[in-house]
Amino acid sequence: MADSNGNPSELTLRRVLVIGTGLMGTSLALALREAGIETRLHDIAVGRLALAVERGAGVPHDEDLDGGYDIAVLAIPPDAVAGELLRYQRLGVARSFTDVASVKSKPLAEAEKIGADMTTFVGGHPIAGRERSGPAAAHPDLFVGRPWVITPTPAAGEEAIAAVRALAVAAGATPVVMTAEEHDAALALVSHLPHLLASVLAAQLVDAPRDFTALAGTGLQDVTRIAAGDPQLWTEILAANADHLLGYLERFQQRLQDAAAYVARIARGDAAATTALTELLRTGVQGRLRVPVKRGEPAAGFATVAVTIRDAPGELAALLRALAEAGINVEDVRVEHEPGRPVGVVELDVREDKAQALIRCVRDAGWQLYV
Ligand SMILES: NC(=O)C1=CN([C@@H]2O[C@H](COP(=O)(O)OP(=O)(O)OC[C@H]3O[C@@H](n4cnc5c(N)ncnc54)[C@H](O)[C@@H]3O)[C@@H](O)[C@H]2O)C=CC1
Ligand SMILES: O=C(O)C(=O)Cc1ccc(O)cc1
Repeated sequence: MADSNGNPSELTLRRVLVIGTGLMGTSLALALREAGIETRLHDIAVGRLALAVERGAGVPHDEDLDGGYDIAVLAIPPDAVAGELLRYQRLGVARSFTDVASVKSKPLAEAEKIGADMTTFVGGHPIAGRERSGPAAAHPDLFVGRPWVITPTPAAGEEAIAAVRALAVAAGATPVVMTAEEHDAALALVSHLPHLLASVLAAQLVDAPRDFTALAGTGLQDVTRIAAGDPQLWTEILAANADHLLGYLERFQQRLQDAAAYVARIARGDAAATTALTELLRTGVQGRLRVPVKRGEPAAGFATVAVTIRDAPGELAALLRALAEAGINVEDVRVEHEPGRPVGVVELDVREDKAQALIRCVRDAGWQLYV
C-alpha cells in the first residue's frame, strides 16, 4: 500500500474506537464525528464515558464490533499505553492501533518488551491540548492546524502508518513523521521544560500574600497557565522523559545562576552588570521570536501597527473591511479599550512586507495610527 514515492497511500477511516474519553479522546472523537467517521468510546471511568456520550462524541463500544474498527486510539495516560495496547491487540479489536501520549520512547519500549505486535502499532502525539482534563474541557477544533507527530518504528506496517496519518488529517491536524527519540528530545525543550518551570514559578505564589497576587497581570497568567495541568499526568510525562529533560534543566539552571549573579552585582551597586542583564533579556527577545504564533509560523517577520478607532458600533468592522478591500491579510487582531474613553486601540499584526501597504490604507481612510 505505497505510492510511487514510497509514501503510504491514503486510507479512508470508517469506524474508530477511542479508548479514554478525557480531554484528548473526547476532543478527537468529536472531531472525527464532524468529519463523518463513526466513533465508539470506552473509558474505565463510567462518568467520563457518559459525559463524552452526552456531548455527542459517539456511543459506547460494543464487543460485537471487535475486529470491526479501522483503528483503536489509546487516549490514556502514558504509563497505561503499553499494557492496554497488548490487551486490545489480543482482543483483536482493530486493524491498527495508536496512542496520543505526550512521550513516545517509553511506551514504545514497554510495548516491545511485553510482546505487543509492532506491525499494527504506530505511536502518535497531537501537539494540541489544554491545562484542563476530562471530557467537559474537550473541543472538536482542538487539533485544527496543529502538528500531529507520528513515530513509526521500522517494524510498522504501511496500513497502520496510513491509518494514523488519516486520523490526524481527519482531525484537521498536519502529520509530522519523526522517530520517538527525536520527538522526545524536541518536546523536552518545547513542552516538558516549560511545564516544569511554570509549576516551579507558580509554586512560589502559594505562600504569597493575597494582596500581592491580587496585583498580578496577564504576564503572570501567561507564564503560569500550563502549571494548572493535571499533576498526576505530568509526573508521568516528565518522569518518562527525564534524560532529555535533565539536559535542558541543567542549561536553564546555568542561565538562572547567571541572572542571579547579575542581579546580585546590581544590588551591590555595580552598574556594569546592567549591561549583562540587558544582554540576557535581548537573548530572551530573540528566543521568543522563535515561538510559533499562528499555524506554525514564527513571530519573526511580522509587524504590529496600532490604530485608534472610535468606540462605536461598526468601527472595527469598517477598518477590517477597508484592509480586506486593499488585499491585506491581517494575521492577528487585539483590541484594547480604556473604560470611559470614547476610543479604542486596535493592534494589527501583518507580515512585514505588507506593513507599508497597511499604513497607507489606514492613513488614506483617515484613521490615526502608531507604528
Ligand atoms: N492534556 C493535554 O493537553 C495533552 C495530553 N496528551 C496525552 O493524551 C493522553 C490523555 O490525556 P488527557 O486526555 O489530557 O487526560 P484525561 O485525564 O483528560 O483523560 C484520560 C482518560 O483516560 C481514562 N483512562 C485511564 N486509564 C484507562 C484505561 N486503562 N482504559 C480506558 N480508559 C482509561 C481516564 O479515566 C480518563 O478519562 C495522555 O497520554 C497525555 O500525555 C497529548 C497532548 C496534549
Ligand atoms: O496548553 C498548552 O498550551 C499546551 O501546550 C498543551 C499540550 C500539553 C501536552 C502536550 O503533550 C501537548 C500540548
